[in-house]
Amino acid sequence: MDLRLQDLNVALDGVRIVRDLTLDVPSGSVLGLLGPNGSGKTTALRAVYRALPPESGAVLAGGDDLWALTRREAARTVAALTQQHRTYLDFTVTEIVAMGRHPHRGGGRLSADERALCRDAMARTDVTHLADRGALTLSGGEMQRVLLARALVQRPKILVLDEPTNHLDLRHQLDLLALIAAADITVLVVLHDLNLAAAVCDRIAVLQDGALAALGTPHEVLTTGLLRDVFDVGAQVVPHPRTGRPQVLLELPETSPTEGTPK
Ligand SMILES: Nc1ncnc2c1ncn2[C@@H]1O[C@H](COP(=O)(O)OP(=O)(O)OP(=O)(O)O)[C@@H](O)[C@H]1O
Repeated sequence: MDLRLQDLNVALDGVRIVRDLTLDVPSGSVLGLLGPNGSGKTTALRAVYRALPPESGAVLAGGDDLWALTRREAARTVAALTQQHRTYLDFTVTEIVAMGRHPHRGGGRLSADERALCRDAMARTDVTHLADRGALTLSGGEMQRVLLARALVQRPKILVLDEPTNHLDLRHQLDLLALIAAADITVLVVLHDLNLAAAVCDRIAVLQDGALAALGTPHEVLTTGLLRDVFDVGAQVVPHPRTGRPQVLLELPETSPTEGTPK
């Protein structure tokens, strides 16, 4: 299902944070949302997963206004993996993952198919061994993977992820990105790691001060000029020797000989 952000404006306490943002995410593709701290990435995402209503404009899922759907319809359409983890108290991992089925059920016990779906999602996110552990005993990265499993069993048409690789070690970062790239799902993902974004995203959008600064393929967007102008960093961009995707080689800011010397 395709996702469209159309002339989206989002405000916080009367301050417009996201400005006139139009983005198309074709069905089954991965769009990466990048930008410096405070550029409005999380705020834009919150309008997509219905945590923050737009001031104006629309979020369209398969052409339907997401904000006009019932809560249950919306939860069957969009799942989110966010930075604000609700407190899961001492639910077990198995129970948290099963919560992903709530939008599809009237209540009662999970069916055999749903239990198999949960087991599969837990295997794919490498949390099977944590099944009986309480949420409060998990590390940040383990919790992140549990919440991804929960989002997967929700079987959404659209998956929205806010810095999903936070807390994850390298192996699990790559596993997570491979998983979302392979899933037959429309993905909008906020990432800070430019090289991971280049590796996994079909297209990249860059926000600056709440507005769209660039949009295109990783090749089109990740240029030395954009990294200088938007991110204020010096960098070389080279093709990955195997995939040809752009890789960003950052340059440390130059310091004078005395700067940076411990006193
Ligand atoms: N209640 C508020 N009133 C005014 N401005 C706010 C409010 N809450 C947040 N902001 C500001 O909105 C801007 C956008 O925040 P947002 O979290 O969307 O940025 P972000 O691009 O996700 O940043 P980061 O990369 O740091 O996660 C920030 O400058 C933030 O300080």
